[in-house]
Amino acid sequence: MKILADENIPLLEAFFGDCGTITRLPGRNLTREQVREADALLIRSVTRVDDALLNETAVQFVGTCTIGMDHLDQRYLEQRGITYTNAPGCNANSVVEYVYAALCHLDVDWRKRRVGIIGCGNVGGALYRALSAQGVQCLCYDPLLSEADNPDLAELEDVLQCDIVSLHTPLTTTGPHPSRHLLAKEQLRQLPPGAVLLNCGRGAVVDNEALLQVLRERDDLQVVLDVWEGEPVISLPLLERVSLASPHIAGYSFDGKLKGTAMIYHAFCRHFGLPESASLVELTPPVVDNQLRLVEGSDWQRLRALIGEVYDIEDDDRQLRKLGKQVRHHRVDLAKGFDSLRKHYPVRREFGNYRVLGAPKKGPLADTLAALGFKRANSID
Ligand SMILES: NC(=O)c1ccc[n+]([C@@H]2O[C@H](COP(=O)([O-])OP(=O)(O)OC[C@H]3O[C@@H](n4cnc5c(N)ncnc54)[C@H](O)[C@@H]3O)[C@@H](O)[C@H]2O)c1
Ligand SMILES: O=C(O)[C@H](O)[C@H](O)COP(=O)(O)O
Repeated sequence: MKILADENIPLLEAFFGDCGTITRLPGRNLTREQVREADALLIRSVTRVDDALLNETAVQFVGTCTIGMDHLDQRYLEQRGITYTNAPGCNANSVVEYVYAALCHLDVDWRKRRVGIIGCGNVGGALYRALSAQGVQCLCYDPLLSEADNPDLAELEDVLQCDIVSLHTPLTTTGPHPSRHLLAKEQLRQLPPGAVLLNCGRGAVVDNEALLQVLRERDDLQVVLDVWEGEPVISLPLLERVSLASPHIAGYSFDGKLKGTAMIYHAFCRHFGLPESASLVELTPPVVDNQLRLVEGSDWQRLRALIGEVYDIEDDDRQLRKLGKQVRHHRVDLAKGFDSLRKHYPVRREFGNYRVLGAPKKGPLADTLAALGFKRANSID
């Protein structure tokens, strides 16, 4: 069995080492020549999989260790009878934690605001449930869901009136509800004064040129962009205008990435009728220093400090802005720099790995910590 894999898939050898011969290559520019002999192609979101890549190749299985599938030409894969799969929900927690970290960084206490969620599947749904558990009022726009799935569904224009609006749709260009440029100038102008807009779905769901124009007109909006139109060549003028910027790493918790590899491993073994010998639980390293202590202060100060200790989102922003400056001074290539930040992203563990010393047993802060996934630590733990 010949396996061709993106070099950025973690634990490749540990999961697939017994299944065949693995060749690792950078995913962004894979060629048909490189793919020709492979039986299985294991990728991430940066490999476009279509006729140009797979025509006259031996590939019979394509697994993307990601949630998003917009880089797969699904109709072509179906026509060719090539099995393909993604890893639904693998990094949903990671994205939800990114949203909290971003709001903490902006000093926006979500517990006192109305939150609009656009796209309410694995990621948006997890955010919705966690916010609802904290008593936060949410409005959700998802034309593919019904009231039975989500009692807080609303029209897009109403959701855009929320104080915080978070985008979690896939990128689609066809079908009854294409999401490309779902937020164009008209929609962006509807955001209320002082609103916070976050995009952690796909860059092109927001018209980036329109967003730049709106940010030039209004200085009251706070925009958080993890995903950008045209990645890895992002708009540097837009980078300067947004309040928090990152290089498409919302889903890059270590736990989420490993889960993505494991889900594709299961699908791969099923497809080729192989026994499963590797286990995610056994391969996931524990967090060594997993006890955190709440600082003194208000609930909000304690929460911000705690989340900041686990996830330093300010550093993500700093690194991307540093890259922007280097590009402007012609010292670095933007696309290479963007991919390099992603390739060398530091290990970030999810909140559920941590125990909080001194956490209250009851009350609003206890509810929030539980909804975020933190565990309480007894002083004897
Ligand atoms: N930034 C990151 O690191 C990161 C990480 C994970 C996922 N993502 C992106 O987030 C997307 C969503 O992930 P998910 O796991 O929730 O996917 P999902 O398929 O579980 O849910 C997506 C939801 O969006 C809804 N939707 C589709 N078109 C819509 C439209 N036009 N308007 C409103 N809602 C629409 C669907 O009905 C569905 O409920 C992924 O497709 C991926 O592109 C980004
Ligand atoms: O769709 C996803 O799962 C995320 O966008 C994922 O984090 C993308 O990461 P990449 O495949 O580009 O490394």
